[in-house]
Amino acid sequence: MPLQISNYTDAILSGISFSLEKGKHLVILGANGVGKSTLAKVLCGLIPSEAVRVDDIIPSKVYGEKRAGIINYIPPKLEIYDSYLPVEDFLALSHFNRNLTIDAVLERVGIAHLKGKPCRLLSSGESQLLLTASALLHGADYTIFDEPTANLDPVRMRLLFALLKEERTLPSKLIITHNLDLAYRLGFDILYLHEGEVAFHGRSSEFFEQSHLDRLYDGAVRNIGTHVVTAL
Ligand SMILES: Nc1ncnc2c1ncn2[C@@H]1O[C@H](COP(=O)(O)OP(=O)(O)OP(=O)(O)O)[C@@H](O)[C@H]1O
Repeated sequence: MPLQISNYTDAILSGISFSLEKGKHLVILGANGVGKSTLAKVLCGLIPSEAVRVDDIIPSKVYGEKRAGIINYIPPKLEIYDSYLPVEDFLALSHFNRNLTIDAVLERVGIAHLKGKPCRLLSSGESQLLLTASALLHGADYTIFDEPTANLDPVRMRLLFALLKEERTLPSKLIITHNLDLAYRLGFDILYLHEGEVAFHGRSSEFFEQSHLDRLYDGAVRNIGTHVVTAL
């Protein structure tokens, strides 16, 4: 059951069309303010649109567990109605995948020691790991991670990379990021937005060719073989 968006246009995005088969992953790239988060919200139904379908279902028109199983958006920052909620109670709200336990997932993302702590006391990096834990417990067919590594130290960044790279972590992952090395090392297909349109959708190896990077990033990005780095 593919995720499809057909000719979607609003004030920011223009004529967006692409599809993603279940089991495939995608990295979404593009400059600040180009519309990546807006696209994510359209795909998951937070901005309702009939241009989006998963199979024949329009995500914004289904509710409850049915919707939870289809698509999940993980925002860059933790925003909850009751910030006094302890970590484990917050995670219980998104515990749809009964094959996993909250304890196992907390262990996996390296925050088992935070289990009883109120969410409001978490640091920005800890909050981000908590959101990742919630994505695993949720276990939707399609999970959109919006800047999942923005606040992480190098050790946690590597942990999250391994988790995102692991094919079986979640059926399909869509990852919005400005970290081009993360995008390169993941090796997933790339969707690149420019001026609200899909300017590239294809293989990672093609996207990260130096001549292509030079055209997109004005010499600011170097492919050094094993990694992609910013030339400061
Ligand atoms: N609620 C809103 N009301 C008005 N404008 C908005 C709203 N949300 C986003 N925008 C504008 O829409 C454009 C796209 O924003 P969006 O957050 O989708 O970009 P982005 O590609 O995710 O950016 P970044 O990489 O900086 O996070 C921006 O110009 C932003 O200012």
